[in-house]
Amino acid sequence: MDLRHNEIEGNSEPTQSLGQISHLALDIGGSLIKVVYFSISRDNCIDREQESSANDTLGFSNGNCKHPILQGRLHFAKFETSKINDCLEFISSKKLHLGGFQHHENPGKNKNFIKATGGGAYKFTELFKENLGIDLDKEDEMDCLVAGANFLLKAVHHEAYTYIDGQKEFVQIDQNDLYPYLLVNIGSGVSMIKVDGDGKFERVSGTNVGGGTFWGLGRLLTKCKSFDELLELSHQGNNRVIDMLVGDIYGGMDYSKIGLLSTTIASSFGKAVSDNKELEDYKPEDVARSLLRMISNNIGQISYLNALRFGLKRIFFGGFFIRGQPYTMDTISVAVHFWSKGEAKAMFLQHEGFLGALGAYVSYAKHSIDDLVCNQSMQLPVSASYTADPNYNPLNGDFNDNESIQCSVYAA
Ligand SMILES: Nc1ncnc2c1ncn2[C@@H]1O[C@H](COP(=O)(O)OP(=O)(O)OP(=O)(O)O)[C@@H](O)[C@H]1O
Ligand SMILES: CC(C)(CO)[C@@H](O)C(=O)NCCC(=O)O
Repeated sequence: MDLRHNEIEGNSEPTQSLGQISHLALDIGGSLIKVVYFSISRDNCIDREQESSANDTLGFSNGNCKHPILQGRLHFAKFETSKINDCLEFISSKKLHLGGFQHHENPGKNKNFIKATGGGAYKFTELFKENLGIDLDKEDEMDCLVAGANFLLKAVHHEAYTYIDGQKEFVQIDQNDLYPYLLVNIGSGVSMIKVDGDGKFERVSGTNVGGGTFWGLGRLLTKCKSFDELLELSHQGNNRVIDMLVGDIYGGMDYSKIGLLSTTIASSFGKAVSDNKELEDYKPEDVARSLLRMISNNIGQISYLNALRFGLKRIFFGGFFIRGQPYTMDTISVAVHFWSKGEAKAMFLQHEGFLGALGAYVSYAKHSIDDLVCNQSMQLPVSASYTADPNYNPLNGDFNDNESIQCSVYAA
């Protein structure tokens, strides 16, 4: 089972066992299913007056107490969409499907609705109903991506970062100066969205050359059995073996007149034309490296062109293609920097792959208090910062590649 499981938590001990589960949200994409759920800490009844002086936290208010905020943790998990049964089993074993809401109109029916987004929310409606007895309450995928990105950018202090020359640097986001920005979500395919505010956005472009292309072509060309294996291979490879560089064409020289260094790729996979070699003659790691570079570069360039179209200076990249991979982020950053002549900035998100699922999760807030099981309504944090478990350094941490990195969200 390909399960990654991570947590953002409220003011609770990292090792605490799961309390009551509430609010399961799903993003069922072409390649991966993303799951977000909130578990309420057992000791959660915090007085709002006391709490408000002690800050806003990630959690829910509970109508039964004076003005409490429920403390708890947000959990993240992902599954391959082709192994959707693993996901159903996971949800069922943890009883996560009981944490939805009931519609006002049919109180007698006692039907549970779970917020879900992505194409799979439509494709697998019946499967969820048959297996778990739940209805998927569908939220638009683009709405959710934007809501998830805005939520993270506003709520989590150490969320956005730049990746330049091998250095990961967190960026302080000024909430009053967040918009407009370009959101580039690199999933199986790529969506480019100009974001102007909460719920104010336009999908301005997209490309079918995305994460699915990397994994699909990579699998065929290298015979890799898993995405992680393909990434691992690409770390070890050298793209210059297959890519045709400017220097290969210009006898080792730069083409300075038009600003091209000899080391710039002139043509991805271009050497394979004249090398007179078969696929087997190339090392799979070199093929993987060229492929990763080709796709990252292309996405970086199209992103820049769209940022240019609308005069946007900041581009946030999300989606599970990124996977916190240094080489991927470096290629995208260099492409954006190169094409924009330093005018535009590429930024990445710590919870890159969970934008849609988080957007579906925050959409529970659209329901009135009475609609929600446990009589809860959403309290979105105004500002927050990560504090991690003692072993976690957010500057080094790769959220998506560790089984259980735990982070606490406290108000700044
Ligand atoms: N364990 C994994 N298995 C498969 N793909 C992975 C894995 N980890 C990262 N990826 C990459 O992430 C991509 C999917 O990203 P993401 O989950 O954001 O998109 P999606 O929601 O499945 O796609 P779409 O939004 O286009 O429907 C894959 O195409 C692949 O490049
Ligand atoms: C079709 C979606 C939105 C599904 O998530 C995504 O895969 C995508 O944005 N693909 C790119 C399609 C295009 O604009 O060419």
